[in-house]
Amino acid sequence: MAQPHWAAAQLAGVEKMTRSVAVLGGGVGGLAAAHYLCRLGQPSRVVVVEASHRLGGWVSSTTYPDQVVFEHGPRTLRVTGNAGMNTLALAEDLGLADQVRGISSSHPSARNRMLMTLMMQVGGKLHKLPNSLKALFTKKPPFSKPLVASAVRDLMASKVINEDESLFSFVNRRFGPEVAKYAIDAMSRGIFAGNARELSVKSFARRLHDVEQKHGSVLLGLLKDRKNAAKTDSNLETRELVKRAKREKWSVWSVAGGLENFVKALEKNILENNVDIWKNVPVKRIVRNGEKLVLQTDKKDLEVDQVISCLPSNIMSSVIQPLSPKLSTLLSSIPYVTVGIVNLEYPGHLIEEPGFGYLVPSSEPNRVLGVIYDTCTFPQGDRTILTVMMGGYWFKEYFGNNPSHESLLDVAVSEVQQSLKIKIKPKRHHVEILRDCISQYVVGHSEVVCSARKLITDLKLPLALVGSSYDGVGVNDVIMSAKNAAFMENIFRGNYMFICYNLASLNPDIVRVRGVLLGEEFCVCRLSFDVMTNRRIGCCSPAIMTSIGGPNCSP
Ligand SMILES: Cc1cc2nc3c(=O)[nH]c(=O)nc-3n(C[C@H](O)[C@H](O)[C@H](O)COP(=O)(O)OP(=O)(O)OC[C@H]3O[C@@H](n4cnc5c(N)ncnc54)[C@H](O)[C@@H]3O)c2cc1C
Ligand SMILES: C=Cc1c2[nH]c(c1C)Cc1[nH]c(c(CCC(=O)O)c1C)Cc1[nH]c(c(C)c1CCC(=O)O)Cc1[nH]c(c(C)c1C=C)C2
Repeated sequence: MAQPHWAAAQLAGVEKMTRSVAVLGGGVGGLAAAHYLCRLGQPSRVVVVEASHRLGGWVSSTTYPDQVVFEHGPRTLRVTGNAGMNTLALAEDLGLADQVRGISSSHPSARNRMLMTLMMQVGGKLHKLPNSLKALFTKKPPFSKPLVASAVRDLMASKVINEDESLFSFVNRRFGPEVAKYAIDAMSRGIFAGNARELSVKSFARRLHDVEQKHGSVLLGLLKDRKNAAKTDSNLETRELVKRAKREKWSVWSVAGGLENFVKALEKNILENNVDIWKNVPVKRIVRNGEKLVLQTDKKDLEVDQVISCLPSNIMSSVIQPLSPKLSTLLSSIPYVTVGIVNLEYPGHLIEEPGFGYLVPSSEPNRVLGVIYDTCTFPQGDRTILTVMMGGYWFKEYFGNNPSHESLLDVAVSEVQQSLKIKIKPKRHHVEILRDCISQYVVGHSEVVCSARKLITDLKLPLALVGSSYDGVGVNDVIMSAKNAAFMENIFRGNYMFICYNLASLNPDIVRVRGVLLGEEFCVCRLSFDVMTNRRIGCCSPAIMTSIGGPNCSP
């Protein structure tokens, strides 16, 4: 076997002492981190410290007395990829299998998702964007040519060498202005509530960026580079819920009664595992005491061996300021946007063309980012429930600093009047302003995250950065980053000698052997036994190390 690229972590004997770990923030990231800390090793003392009176962070559902559910944050989770399968496996572990509701890829809400755009300037109506091979060869508004022409353009366009660039500029160069202006612009709004002209292609679609750099063309590169695509974790593929999702061809899923039930199941699980949960306790500062960290709050201080921060980076920036002004500055450079959301309920079934909803490109004179047809995906009796999302990157420009809830409601109601021809008044509504709810992975984001983690390593801080500010804004990515951090904590507990190999110098077949860590699965990670040191050896890819801030972190 090739020589290790570097060797890290404790070579000392297995530590028997109970380590204490503080998890900052009780959003889905914090709760998942606490769950995996308990699950992956001998339990340490784990304390989750949450500022508000409730857990879940942006995962938030209201259930009315008549059992009608409004989702205020995330509502569907992706199935695909290791992160998608991992969340399904977690749902199964939490005993939620019977409550999981999958949406098959042939369902109208899967086929007609994000692909409806309201183009006032090109017809002023909803356009279903192509969702079949045949449709790719057909000219359909708002595009002036069949989309296949954009593929040809990619094959012809010359390569531009760069470290990173905006999503818009990348797609404009490779696939043409219409794909950038309509599809990518709208998708950036439907995931980041952000501006495609500022978001980073490397952070959002790293593989597309990498294959262009390597092969010159994106489509050709994807074809040639198939074997380097992320391998699915075969351990996860054996999980019952994952198998069901594959069998029934789910594209997304949720939990009966709302996604907040997922968070409630996590809370129950970690309480059963003796995790302490402190609510209504905002962490103010972190200071150092020898090798330990001390969390300072208005109520009490907490000294721990390890901190897993699942706070948004802008809040962590002020919490970490006394300990490292440099780290604080790096974290404060990650921008956030505010989204206004309005849930609307109408009697009867009012959607003529069912789908997931529609997005409005930024070229439209419209303050609305998009509208989700909630009850097309998950029906709730004889009613139509819609969620209108507005503002995002443009929130201040469109609404000022502090718009009234009534003004947001007016915008939402007139939007659905115009686009969906729903003329009646909503029977029930809910308005919320989600301040700084989505971090923006702007050009250079991956360098900022990598520098922050490198600084933590250099300063030898027992600290991990987890959550939607760093390695992906979706719930699946947040849960995966929590799992990786818990995995590292287990390693630092001294249970493993941990070696990260340089993938390039290893036979890929050896590297891709799936590892089993205390019965837990990790992609591109393996364990073996070192007869010299009588110790289990963990080995994982630089990609995992990057996401958890290992020394050879390379963005
Ligand atoms: C409108 C909207 C729609 C979305 N839709 C989807 C979707 O459909 N699918 C999907 O996968 N994802 C979606 N997301 C993204 C998803 O909601 C997030 O990725 C996820 O909820 C982030 O979880 P987190 O734990 O990282 O952070 P948060 O949810 O931000 O949790 C952080 C926690 O830290 C707490 N906290 C803050 N300050 C302190 C402090 N000083 N001390 C202690 N605690 C503190 C907060 O109260 C909060 O509970 C959506 C997000 C939004 C806003
Ligand atoms: C209009 C605003 C928004 C809508 N959803 C979000 C915003 C800001 C937030 C959001 N939506 C998704 C994610 C998770 C992404 C992930 O990595 O898993 C987040 C943070 C899911 C999502 N929504 C759309 C797409 C293409 C995706 C990702 C892939 C998937 O889940 O299949 C499209 C979309 N979002 C919104 C609408 C109205 C819409 C399309 C019609 C609302």
